[in-house]
Amino acid sequence: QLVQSTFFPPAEGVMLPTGSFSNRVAFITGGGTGLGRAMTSTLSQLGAQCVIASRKLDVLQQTAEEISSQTGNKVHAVECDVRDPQAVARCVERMETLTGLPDVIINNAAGNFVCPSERLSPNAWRSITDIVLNGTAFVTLELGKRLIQSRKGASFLAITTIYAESGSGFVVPSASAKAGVEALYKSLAAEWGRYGHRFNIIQPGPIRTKGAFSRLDPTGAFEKAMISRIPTGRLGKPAEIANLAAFVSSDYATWMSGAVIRLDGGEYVSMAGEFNELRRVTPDQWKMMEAMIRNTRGS
Ligand SMILES: CCCCCCCCCCC/C=C\C=C\C(=O)SCCNC(=O)CCNC(=O)[C@H](O)C(C)(C)COP(=O)(O)OP(=O)(O)OC[C@H]1O[C@@H](n2cnc3c(N)ncnc32)[C@H](O)[C@@H]1OP(=O)(O)O
Ligand SMILES: NC(=O)C1=CN([C@@H]2O[C@H](COP(=O)(O)OP(=O)(O)OC[C@H]3O[C@@H](n4cnc5c(N)ncnc54)[C@H](OP(=O)(O)O)[C@@H]3O)[C@@H](O)[C@H]2O)C=CC1
Repeated sequence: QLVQSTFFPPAEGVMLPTGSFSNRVAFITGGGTGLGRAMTSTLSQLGAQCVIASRKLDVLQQTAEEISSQTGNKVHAVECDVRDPQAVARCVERMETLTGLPDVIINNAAGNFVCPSERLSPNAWRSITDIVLNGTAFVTLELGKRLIQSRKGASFLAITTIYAESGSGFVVPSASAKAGVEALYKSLAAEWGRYGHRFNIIQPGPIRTKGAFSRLDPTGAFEKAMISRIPTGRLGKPAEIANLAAFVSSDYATWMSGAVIRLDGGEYVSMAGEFNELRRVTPDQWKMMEAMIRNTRGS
């Protein structure tokens, strides 16, 4: 952490009023771990009945039990590989039986690893883009069609990343797929408002989770450099994403659709600004530089 992080302590308590999601059903892909688990916990604390889905049923079941025992609200675990449209259809059928169709859908499941692009096999490319882009599309289309048929409105949220906008070397399948997810959600925000559906996107900056850090910085060698470029001087916390996701998915945000919200401690703009490296210039160096600039005559 950098010194300035003391100005920006994370508030990790649940932000919305108790009961904000009473009588609501939330479906969260990848809800067993990391940010998905944090979002599930927050929505459950706010009264939602949650359904979490991913490949590892044992992980989901453990998370579901831990969260429901803390909140008193049911969390259902449903096995689903989002790459398989038939598995997605079965998962949604199971959810309809358990809870009915959801009011809140969070497409959070993802796969990623750092790799020079020249080392990627076709299957490596397929593996990431299938989880991130096709998985999000299969879940969104399956639920969207059923919600439209039932004339039920819903809030859809996708978790992308700050480099969905800029692109990034070494995570090219993820960058490409996340950019596709953003295009999908912005497009559907325009098309499906008429059915009562909202579509929004959260782009998190770096937040320590085992899933992300073990695949993106396996040796831990890059963490210090990463924190040094974040103006607020620290990593994000899962609860900060969870509070934002709860707000975006809540009745306090019914006028929000097609929004792309970056929550990254300022990392994106810090990396983008051409002159931001001038942060390193000391006051004495500025005196000298200013004098040189002022003494310049003509062009
Ligand atoms: C300046 C540097 C700063 C560093 C900062 C670090 C911290 C940064 C934080 C910011 C993060 C920003 C964005 C994060 C986005 C995320 O999405 S994080 C979430 C990550 N979570 C996961 O990935 C969880 C799920 N992942 C998985 O299950 C697996 O990792 C996988 C591979 C995605 C899928 O598993 P599976 O289906 O079992 O696939 P496999 O059969 O194992 O593999 C499929 C093909 O892919 C090839 N492969 C696998 N791993 C690698 C690798 N490391 N390098 C190259 N290729 C790989 C594998 O060989 C298969 O291909 P072939 O059949 O051709 O061999
Ligand atoms: N942590 C960070 O710094 C950042 C994270 N993000 C995004 O946040 C989200 C959560 O990531 P994070 O919590 O860090 O990482 P995790 O690895 O903990 O979360 C990924 C989840 O996706 C699930 N998943 C993976 N493949 C599939 C599949 N084929 N079908 C269904 N579920 C699948 C995993 O469960 P299982 O293995 O059981 O299938 C896991 O629960 C992702 O969208 C990620 O891109 C974005 C920017 C920064």
